Amino acid sequence: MTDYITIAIPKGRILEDSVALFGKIGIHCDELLSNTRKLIFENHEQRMRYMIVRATDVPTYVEYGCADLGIVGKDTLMEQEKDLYEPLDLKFGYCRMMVAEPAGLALDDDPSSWTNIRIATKYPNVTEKYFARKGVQVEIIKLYGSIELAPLVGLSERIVDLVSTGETLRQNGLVEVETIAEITTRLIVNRASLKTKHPRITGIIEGLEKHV
Ligand SMILES: Nc1ncnc2c1ncn2[C@@H]1O[C@H](COP(=O)(O)OP(=O)(O)OP(=O)(O)O)[C@@H](O)[C@H]1O
Ligand SMILES: O=P(O)(O)OC[C@H]1O[C@H](OP(=O)(O)OP(=O)(O)O)[C@H](O)[C@@H]1O
Repeated sequence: MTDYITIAIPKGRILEDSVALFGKIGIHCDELLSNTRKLIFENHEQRMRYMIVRATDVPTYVEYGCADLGIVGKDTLMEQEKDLYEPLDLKFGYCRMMVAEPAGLALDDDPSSWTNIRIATKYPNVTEKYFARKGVQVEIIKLYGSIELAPLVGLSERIVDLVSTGETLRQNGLVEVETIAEITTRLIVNRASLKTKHPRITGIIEGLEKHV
């Protein structure tokens, strides 16, 4: 088993694109798309294993070496700041990490005049660093989902969250006021695996590079 390559792939939004991309280099893991409760799959001929994990857990499995490779959003990497090798931008899963607030508040709000604000977010570390660099004091309220609700019920005036179509903001009367980062999906690699399984891992990286 030690010569197997294990890939941690997140369930959710970026699963289909991940499976399609690996398919292009002959790594077929379509069974991850089947509606099963199974969490680990093996392809003995190709000496590959696939683990299906939560998006936010991918860096942890790769950091500890349970997976050699992982697929994960840049947002998650920015938030967790783990010691991982990040060789490739896979370009799919595009979205933006934004500061947003109610449209009414935005009418005569000037972000450059903020000194002390309250933000609800799934990304407390990124938020903290972003506002520290700007010299703005920020009180952060950590939430796990439906972030757009926070300003509607007075939990916070503003939020930091991901935006792709903008539909969730629109339907909740919020507008984007600042962009923190452009987000895409990344390939990450365990640093020890890169050395011990170097030929196979570089083969995969070089193969994927031709298709992104
Ligand atoms: N509109 C979007 N909202 C959230 N994530 C998006 C969006 N568009 C692209 N993404 C990317 O998809 C990744 C996975 O998102 P997904 O919603 O599947 O998982 P999650 O709910 O954030 O993670 P978890 O299940 O661990 O809480 C995100 O980390 C981000 O990089
Ligand atoms: O710009 P849009 O296309 O509307 O996408 C943005 C929304 O999608 C994500 O939420 P998700 O669906 O993951 O649910 P969650 O709020 O429970 O995290 C994100 O947190 C936004 O709420």
